[in-house]
Amino acid sequence: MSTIIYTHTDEAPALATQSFLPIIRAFGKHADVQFELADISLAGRILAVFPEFLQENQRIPDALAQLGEYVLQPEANVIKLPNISASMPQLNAAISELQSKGYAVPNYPSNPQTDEEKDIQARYDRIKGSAVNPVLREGNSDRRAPKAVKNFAKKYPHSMGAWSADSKSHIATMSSGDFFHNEKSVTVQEPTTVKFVFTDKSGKQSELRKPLKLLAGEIIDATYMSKKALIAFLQEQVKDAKNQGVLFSLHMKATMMKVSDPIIFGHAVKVFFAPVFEQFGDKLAEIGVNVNNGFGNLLAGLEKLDSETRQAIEAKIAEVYAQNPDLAMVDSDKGITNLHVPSDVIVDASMPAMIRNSGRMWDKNGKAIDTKAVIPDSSYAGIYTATINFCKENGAFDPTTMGSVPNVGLMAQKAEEYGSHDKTFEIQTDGKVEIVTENGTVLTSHEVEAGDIWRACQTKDAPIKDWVQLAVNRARLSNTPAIFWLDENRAHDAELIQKVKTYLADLDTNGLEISILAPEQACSASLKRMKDGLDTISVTGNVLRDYNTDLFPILELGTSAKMLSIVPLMNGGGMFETGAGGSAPKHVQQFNEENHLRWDSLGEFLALAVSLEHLAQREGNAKAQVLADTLDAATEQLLLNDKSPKRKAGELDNRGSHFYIALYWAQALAAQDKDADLKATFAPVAEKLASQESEILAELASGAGKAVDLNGYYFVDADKVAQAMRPSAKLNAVIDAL
Ligand SMILES: NC(=O)C1=CN([C@@H]2O[C@H](COP(=O)(O)OP(=O)(O)OC[C@H]3O[C@@H](n4cnc5c(N)ncnc54)[C@H](OP(=O)(O)O)[C@@H]3O)[C@@H](O)[C@H]2O)C=CC1
Ligand SMILES: O=C(O)CCC(=O)C(=O)O
Ligand SMILES: [Mg+2]
Repeated sequence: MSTIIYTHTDEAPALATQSFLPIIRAFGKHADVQFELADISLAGRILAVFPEFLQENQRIPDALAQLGEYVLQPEANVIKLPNISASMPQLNAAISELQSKGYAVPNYPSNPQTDEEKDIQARYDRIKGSAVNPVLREGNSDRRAPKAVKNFAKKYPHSMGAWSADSKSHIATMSSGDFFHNEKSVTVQEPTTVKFVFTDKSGKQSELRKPLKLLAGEIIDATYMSKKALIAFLQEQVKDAKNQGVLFSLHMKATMMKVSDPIIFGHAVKVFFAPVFEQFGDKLAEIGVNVNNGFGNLLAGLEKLDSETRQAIEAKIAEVYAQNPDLAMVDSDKGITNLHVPSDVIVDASMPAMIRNSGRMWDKNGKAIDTKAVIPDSSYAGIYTATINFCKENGAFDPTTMGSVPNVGLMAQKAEEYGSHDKTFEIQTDGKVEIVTENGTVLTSHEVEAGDIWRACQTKDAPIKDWVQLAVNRARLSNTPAIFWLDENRAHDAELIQKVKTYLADLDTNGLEISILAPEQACSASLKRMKDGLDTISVTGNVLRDYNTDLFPILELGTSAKMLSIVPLMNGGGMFETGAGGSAPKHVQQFNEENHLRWDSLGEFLALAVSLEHLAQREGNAKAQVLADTLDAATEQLLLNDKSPKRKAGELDNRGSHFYIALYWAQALAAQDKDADLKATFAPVAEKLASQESEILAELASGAGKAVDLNGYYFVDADKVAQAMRPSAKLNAVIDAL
């Protein structure tokens, strides 16, 4: 038996897994392939790291730690579904839910005093935010829309909001004092250990963290966001949004940049609601309000106050709402704004959604309105400026004719900013931060002020070399021009460009079109080609990997869930991510309310096929190759027949699409002649599924429209989910008999 690890995650993908996994286990068995489930859900990760708080029978192994080791092995083969990268409000909600179910995990200590509390906080901080992907991503990223998917989008285009030249929507970003403008970068030639030294105004020195080992050839950067510059910028933007009559909308990545971005988010809340904090700041501090966790944290805190104070604060909030520009809303029916919870509006998915919607976000009445999208740091904001300007000039893109922008992204070994939260600090007093080698050489030095956010960021040499190779391979295999999105005027990129040039010179690039352009220019060039129906590979660092693999797929395909997302692991294994998006909380809400799961598992189908193919090639398993090929054929069939989930209850949903993939897969296995055993096994399966199609669909849809109780959100009742996700006795009978 060969093994593929399938991940149990959260929210919509975790629900889908309960329907899909039994099917793939039944099919895989006949090619000697088994699927092992690894629990990396938020709740599972909490339980795994607090065994001493739990009863014996409640303890579970630390699957994430095990997978972190496993991905370094050449035999690794992992199918990774999206998981929750928890903001503080989500982490607290998951903790309460576990406690309410008799799991005595500790509370999150927001102000730890004892060593024990500090240890608990440190353990939770390792669970918080984007804590799974960086551990597993021991390779760079190859994300693209497979041909069948692209063809489907051309044939059945998704809706695209129109754009006009007089749209007032725009991006607001800083022109000085931010991470981009303050960056310094050095490549170390020899291995060294560096210290992070802070010197205050009296000359007293301390270290911001424990020393860090750097390898030969590693790039280390340092930069900071000036608090004063940030606040001045935010104040200006609030005023300007009001003057222009557009919505104020903040777009951050507080989940992945889990130290810097919640602080920036907090400043935005404090600036927007400044009169509230001026008058009641002390009272709010007394009750422990921390708006780095969003304005929702303040609202929840009000309950702790006497009714008179509470009413006074509420009146002040109402005044602010009346005076300020309107805020973009996450849920206008429930009054939830963009500033409520830092994980509700995540820049990678939210910006392209806004661009698809004619550059508009929703106001408090649920009306789509032109918007000021505030992205404080200017390192990457330019790509959205370029896209919005392009749409203003050229109108919306046309999915039936537009080309594609696949991505090759540098991300292995926590490359670039997405590995920097353990090196990010909110500075306590005015002074100087220096990165100093063991021989006393000062690599970078920054004068900082209290409240500034200073961060360092590492990028190792081996992943860079691997990334350049991957880019050349993809350019060659797909015969497509590739652009490295790097800015020679940015300190970090200038170091990276030198390496890219060196490694490109070592490779055969004969006949390939490879260029290097700053992100904004690279984006404009790619958009122009895309409009003309041409493809261009974007070769980017980690952050633009994240942004581009939502931006282009959402414009091209309507969602990034339909992407092939491969991580060729540097030690020879393979990780296959399912799509390029997240865990779709809105889909769970709909499922709970009306038993309809609109989650599209196309990403899972695509990932499974490449995972089986990888296994077939590594282990010489010819049957697995047949499974892979027939699954691809089935997926194409599914697209051609438009059997993907629809949006409304009563229509085909996730479970129905799983029925069709099983049917088409069995039919393709029955039709092939490479493997007689598989043909013989699956021919009757195909027949049984086809002959019972209407009864199975009726059973699957029998609960549509009614609420479903899964007894929880983060830690649902496994039996209830299994029942809800496998409601067709007829389908189950065929699958379970395999
Ligand atoms: N790889 C990973 O592990 C990732 C995890 N995340 C995490 O996911 C959570 C949600 O993130 P968010 O930014 O809201 O982005 P999501 O990608 O989860 O959702 C945005 C929207 O995209 C659409 N969508 C996404 N996936 C699918 C799918 N499979 N089928 C159909 N539609 C889909 C849905 O649109 P509609 O509602 O219109 O149907 C959805 O509401 C967060 O906790 C985040 O940290 C985010 C990105 C990657
Ligand atoms: O890890 C995360 O929080 C999100 C990952 C993500 O958005 C991506 O890889 O595209
Ligand atoms: Mg992303």
